Amino acid sequence: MTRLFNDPSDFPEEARLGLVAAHRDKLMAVPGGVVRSTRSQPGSVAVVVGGGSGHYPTFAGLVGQGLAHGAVMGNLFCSPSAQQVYSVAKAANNGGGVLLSFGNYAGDVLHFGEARERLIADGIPCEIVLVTDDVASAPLAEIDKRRGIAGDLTVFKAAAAAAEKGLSLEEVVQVAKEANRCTRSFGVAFEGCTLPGAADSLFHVPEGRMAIGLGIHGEPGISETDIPTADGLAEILVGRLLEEVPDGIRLQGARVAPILNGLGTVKYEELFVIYRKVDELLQDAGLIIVEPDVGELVTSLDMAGVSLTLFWLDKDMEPLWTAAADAPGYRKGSVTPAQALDPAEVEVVTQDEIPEASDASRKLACGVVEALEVLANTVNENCEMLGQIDAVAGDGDHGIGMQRGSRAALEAAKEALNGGAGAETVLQWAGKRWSDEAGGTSGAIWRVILKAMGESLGNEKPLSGQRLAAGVVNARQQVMAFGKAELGDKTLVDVLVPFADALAWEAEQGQEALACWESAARIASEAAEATRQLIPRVGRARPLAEKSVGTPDAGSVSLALIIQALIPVLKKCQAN
Ligand SMILES: Nc1ncnc2c1ncn2[C@@H]1O[C@H](COP(=O)(O)OP(=O)(O)O)[C@@H](O)[C@H]1O
Ligand SMILES: O=C(COP(=O)(O)O)[C@@H](O)CO
Repeated sequence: MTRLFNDPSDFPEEARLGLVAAHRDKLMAVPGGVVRSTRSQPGSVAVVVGGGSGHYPTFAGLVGQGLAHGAVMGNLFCSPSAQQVYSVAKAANNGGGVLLSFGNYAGDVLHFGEARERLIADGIPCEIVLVTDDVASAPLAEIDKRRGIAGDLTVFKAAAAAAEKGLSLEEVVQVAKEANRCTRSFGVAFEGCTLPGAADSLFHVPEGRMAIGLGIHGEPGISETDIPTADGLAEILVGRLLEEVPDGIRLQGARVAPILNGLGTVKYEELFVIYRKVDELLQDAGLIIVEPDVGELVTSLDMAGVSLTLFWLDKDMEPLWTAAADAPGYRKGSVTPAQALDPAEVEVVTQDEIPEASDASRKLACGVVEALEVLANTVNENCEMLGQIDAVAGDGDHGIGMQRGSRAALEAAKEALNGGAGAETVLQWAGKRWSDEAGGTSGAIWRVILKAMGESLGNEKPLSGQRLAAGVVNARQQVMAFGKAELGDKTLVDVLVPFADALAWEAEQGQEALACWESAARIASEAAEATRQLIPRVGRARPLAEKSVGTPDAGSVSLALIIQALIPVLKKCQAN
């Protein structure tokens, strides 16, 4: 149970500020996360890591000399936004390019990917290396689909040590990829974690049982067994990881760094009891153990669980693993203290200006704000139900994420409207703020939807059925190009495509905006219902595909509800 908080929605931000207050010699708060408060070598590569909050010391506790230069901090268990990534990367940049590294979750991939494009457009070389160490999240043949768990540490550590040595961005990327290739993890849990203010855990494991191979956000495990003894658990963990030794490694005499990680409420003494046996088993297998770590390195709030990571070392990788580091949540050897950085030297990203708009578009912008208000209310009313649907095979945060995002979007839209913005700008601001505040896959996708709608409505023209349909068609194209999901993958694309087609067809028949929308909305609701039978092929639900059959896709349901709820707003716009 997470017991101590103020307003639960302020929890991640207050934790970030407290962390910085406790470690001012190492960390500085910047919009979107933290960066080192010490000077780095000019011209060196900046290693920027990140993801959802709730995993301390990953990610922000791994910022410091010999480790990351910056960490982007999303909401609890939710990817940060592209804007946050961009902001932290700009602040962390030392002039040698930026490596973005994170744990291969759908929202992270979208947001970090978009930020990379923005950094490159600004002339900052930027590359991405995903961490994919969790052997339970996909078979070896689909290694690229695996998620990142405690292996984050080995990849970040190796990349950062390489950057510290002055290697080029290309070389640091090679090191990070090789570290990821040589890192494998496997985890178990005895009980789920509780988000601050939530009445219950994200998931439960039956008394006396242990879930095997589950994720670090409450994603259900792949199997269950009775809780073994500590030695029995060591055998399970070591046994699974020795089944999958990376190519090119001969067990006898191989060098390996084990990390026995506590996920939140397993005591250090329990970890040491397990580690005693892990150490024995690895030595029995002929391995040479190099600087092991036992402790909490990637947690999941108060989840009761343990994971074992093996980082297979060669002569090039070992010095990167053993190199000194000094971060709030990880220390090794002794670093030469670096000079403190003057906050004035750190680049801070500022807000956009509002472009000119016609009177007609400003009037339409009022309608857009009303629509966003209805959208936010609809999400609010259905928040719990959306969370329950998402919890069947995902992480249960779809309702909360949509709620946070749609509220923030409404605030931004009002600000833009008060500043004299037209429909396009209002939608653009709303989408950006949605993504910034909510992060997650849905945050990234809804930013694209609102931006695309805005592009078609523009800042000059009044509403028409054709422009509205063009906006939805544009949204469909951009969402598919951005998220790469196809029809049938069990995402909101399964609603957006038939809805856009129906709307475009109605508009071609010369129908008014409202009539078009009303009949296309029925098709959207049917399409959302039809996702029940689909097997997810992308996103958080993918590793648990079978569990998802029979339950509709959360993002499709929320989209269809929103489409329905907007009918009265269009009625009003048309009457005016
Ligand atoms: N590649 C994608 N393209 C479009 N929509 C997607 C994609 N991946 C997932 N989604 C949608 O996002 C929804 C989940 O959003 P969210 O709860 O924010 O996810 P997460 O917590 O995994 O980041 C899914 O139900 C699905 O409709
Ligand atoms: O949970 C994370 C992000 O999840 P998304 O599904 O991408 O929102 C990850 O950053 C680790 O917390």
